[in-house]
Amino acid sequence: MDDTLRAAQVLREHRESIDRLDAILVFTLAERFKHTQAVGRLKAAHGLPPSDPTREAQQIARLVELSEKADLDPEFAQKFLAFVIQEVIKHHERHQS
Ligand SMILES: C=C(O[C@@H]1C=C(C(=O)O)C=C[C@H]1O)C(=O)O
Repeated sequence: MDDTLRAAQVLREHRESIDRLDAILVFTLAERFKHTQAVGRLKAAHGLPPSDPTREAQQIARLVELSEKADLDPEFAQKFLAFVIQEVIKHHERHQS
């Protein structure tokens, strides 16, 4: 097999793995949002505020530690979590209105 054909095969294999991992991300996020929506309903029913900065600080500290172990840029992981949490808080605010 020549170099170009071999490269095309390696590229296809990487892309197949990327597609499977993207599917895992989507299903994982969907599952996470199911739980956060339930938390939002619980908070609304008990008059609790949408955001919990203490919990968020704990999650960030944990995520930085996990990212370092996983060889993932901790700054990226933090930005990603902050983006997700921002969306969750919007959902919680909707539950309260
Ligand atoms: C889900 C919660 O509500 C908010 C969203 C969080 C999250 O998405 O992880 C964490 C803390 C809260 O600001 C919670 O309080 O646990």
